Parts: sequence; C-alpha cells; structure tokens
Amino acid sequence: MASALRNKLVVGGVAGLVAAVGGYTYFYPYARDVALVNKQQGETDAFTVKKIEEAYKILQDHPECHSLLKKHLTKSVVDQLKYKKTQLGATLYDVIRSGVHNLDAGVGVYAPDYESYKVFAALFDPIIEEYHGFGPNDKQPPVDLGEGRTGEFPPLDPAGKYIKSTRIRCGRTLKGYPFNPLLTSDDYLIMQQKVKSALESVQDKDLKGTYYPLQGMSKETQNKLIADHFLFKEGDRHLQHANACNYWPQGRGIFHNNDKTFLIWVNEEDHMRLISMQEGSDVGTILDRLNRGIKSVETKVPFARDDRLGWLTFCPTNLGSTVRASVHIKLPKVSARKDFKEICEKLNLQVRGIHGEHSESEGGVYDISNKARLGLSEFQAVKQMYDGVKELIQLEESAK
Ligand SMILES: Nc1ncnc2c1ncn2[C@@H]1O[C@H](COP(=O)(O)OP(=O)(O)OP(=O)(O)O)[C@@H](O)[C@H]1O
Ligand SMILES: NC(=[NH2+])NCCC[C@H](N)C(=O)O
Repeated sequence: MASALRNKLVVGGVAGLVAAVGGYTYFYPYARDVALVNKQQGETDAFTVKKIEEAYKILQDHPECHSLLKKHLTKSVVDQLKYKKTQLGATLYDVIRSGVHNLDAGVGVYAPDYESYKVFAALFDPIIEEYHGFGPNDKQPPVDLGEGRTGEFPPLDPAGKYIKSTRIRCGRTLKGYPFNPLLTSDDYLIMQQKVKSALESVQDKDLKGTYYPLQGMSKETQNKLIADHFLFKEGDRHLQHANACNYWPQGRGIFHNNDKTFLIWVNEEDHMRLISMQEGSDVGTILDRLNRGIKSVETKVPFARDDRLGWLTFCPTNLGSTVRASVHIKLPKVSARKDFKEICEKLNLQVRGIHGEHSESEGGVYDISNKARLGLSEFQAVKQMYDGVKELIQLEESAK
C-alpha cells in the first residue's frame, strides 16, 4: 500500500521521494537501497574473504608493483579488515580491487562510500599519511578559497615564455550519495538532473553555460573536447576496475560556459569536478572564476564534507581541499636534468604528461601541479603550485 504526501511517499513502510526523470517516475527511498542494505548486512562472505587473501598474495608476489596499496596492505591489516563491511555493503575487496587489477598504480585504492574511510581506516590512514603528509590526528583546516586575495597570484609568466595554460580544479560530492561503485542507475539520472537544474540557475555572465550529457554526444564532439583538454577521457582502467564506470555514459556529462573557461564534469570520478582554465598564466583570475563558480553551485546542491577529511572524494589523493592547480609548461633546460622529478618532488609538485594523469609529455610540455590536497586550504594548495612553479622558472632562467 502506498500513501502519497505531496511528492513524499511511503511504500511498504519505507519513506521516500517520488522523482520524475526523463519521462519516468521513480520511487527513491530515503534510506538508500533498503533491500540491498538488508541483503548485504553481516560479515563479508567466505568467497570475498578468499579473494582478499589472494589479492594480498598477488600484490606481494609482484616485483614491479610499487603502489601505496601494496606497501600498506600488510598481513595484519588484511586480517584486521577482511571481514568488515560498511552499511552499504562495501568490503575491503571493493576498496583494493582497482590496485589489484592495475599493478602499475601509484596508489591503488578508492572508497566506495564515505563510511569506508572510517571502517577501513587501518589501510586508508597510512596511505593518506604517506601521500599528503596528513597524520591520523590531523584535521583539514577550514575552507579558505582565497576570496579577495586572488591578487596575490599575478601572472606567473607574463611574457608567455614558458606557460601555455593554467587550470585549477576541485572535486565535490553530493550530500547523501555514495561514490560511483554504489550508485544505482536511477541515482545517476537523479544526480544529473539535480546538477543540471542547479547549473541552469547560474546567472553570473561569464559562468553561464550549457550542460551537455555524454549520452547522445557524438564521438567526434567527445574526442575533440578530450583532445582540447576540456573533457575527461573514457575507459580509465583504474576507474573501471574500481567499478566506477557502471551504466556509463548514463548520468555523465559536462557543463561549460561559452569560452570554455568554466567547466563542470558530472559523475566521472567524482560526482562533480569544477574547473576553471584558460591560456596563459593568470592564476589569480582563474582562481577568482573558480571561486565564483563554487559559490554559485553550492547554494543549490549541498556538498558532503567531513570534519577531519574536508571535502569528500572517491580517491584519497583528492580529499581535503580537493584542489589541483596546474600549468602546462615547457622548461627545456630544467626538464632535461636527470633530477627533474626529484626537484619537483622537493617543491611538493607533481609532474604529469600533456594528456593528464598516466600520460606522457609531448613536445617538452609538462603538466605541473601541487601534489598535496589534504591538510592545506584551497588557497594554500594553489600557493603550493604557484611558489613551486615560480621557482622552476627561476631555475630555468639561471641555467646555462
Ligand atoms: N594547465 C592545464 N592546461 C590545459 N589543460 C590542462 C591543464 N592541466 C590539466 N589539463 C587537462 O585536463 C585534463 C584532465 O587531466 P587529469 O585527468 O590529469 O587531471 P584532473 O582533471 O585534475 O583529474 P585527476 O587528478 O582525477 O586525473 C587533461 O586533458 C589535461 O591535459
Ligand atoms: N585520479 C586520481 N584519483 N588519481 C590518483 C590515483 C589514480 C590511480 N588509482 C593510481 O593509483 O595510480
């Protein structure tokens, strides 16, 4: 028996919302996937426990695997965590499966839901500590987007000798939803609708734009957007093996303004990635645009934040400020040095290739960004990139 109360409903004792999406009406329980949760409660089944034990062996036996997962998934951590489950049913195997199928991964773990960071803390905490330098008793500082202080970041390379373009992105999770592996097909449609409606109400002239769902987008358009560095790639094996690409391309898409200087990715790795980018090196202007973009969206869709971990993200490398500020830069002399990567590491910088993570440099152009995102504010994360890149440019100029 179902009793309707405006758009709220109770079906078989379960309270939920009725949502109309794409011409269909869905019943959406407040307690997520109740039937599924009931089925999944209790200890991890013997088959999964065996898979976890086998995974441990695969990682340890592989001489070329150097991931943080391998390092921190010790026998005692396996024994401590192998029977554990979150309320939504995520097991240790769900956390590690990407790194077990991708032995070349640098990190190798993802959190299927928010609770995983707590239930599987014996694995996540040491990985987080090694990646961000953020200990178990540390706490993410309060939000500081650097509003009113973006003038502290004048163009890094005013003459345009080294930097081609600059990009700052952050990630956000919609409150009340788990991460990709636990999202249902309906979740994707509902979340997409929520974000799309929020974006339609953006009034700021230079932020205003259009949402383009991936479903129905021609391959040609998609590939052009990827080649031009605006859209996420498809078929990332790290995400695929994390079970993060279910129902693809449903619920995935991109919003952008006319100039493609303010963009939002929907339901790729994170529920949302907000991006501000443009040619040149005017970090202050780019940060100011991103900040206005964040403000205009967060009033419409509430985001999930944890007191200790800051803004929540699917991958532990993105927690906290979630900010990756990067430049596409050509430094012929410095990048030819054998110790180029070490120099960058010392400056807390991460080096990537021209087509993003896990890609190679082309024509001497590198993607250089801040490495840490947790334990420092948004402003400090941008400053980490800014100061580090400034130093690299000075090194380039002083090199013989
Ligand atoms: N400074 C930049 N200028 C132009 N394009 C950039 C810049 N930095 C990154 N990009 C482009 O953004 C796209 C996404 O890159 P990438 O996936 O490495 O980073 P991300 O969006 O920060 O996410 P993640 O860290 O999760 O991979 C790629 O096409 C990449 O070349
Ligand atoms: N986009 C990210 N979350 N990047 C960080 C890690 C990516 C991948 N899981 C690895 O370990 O190499």
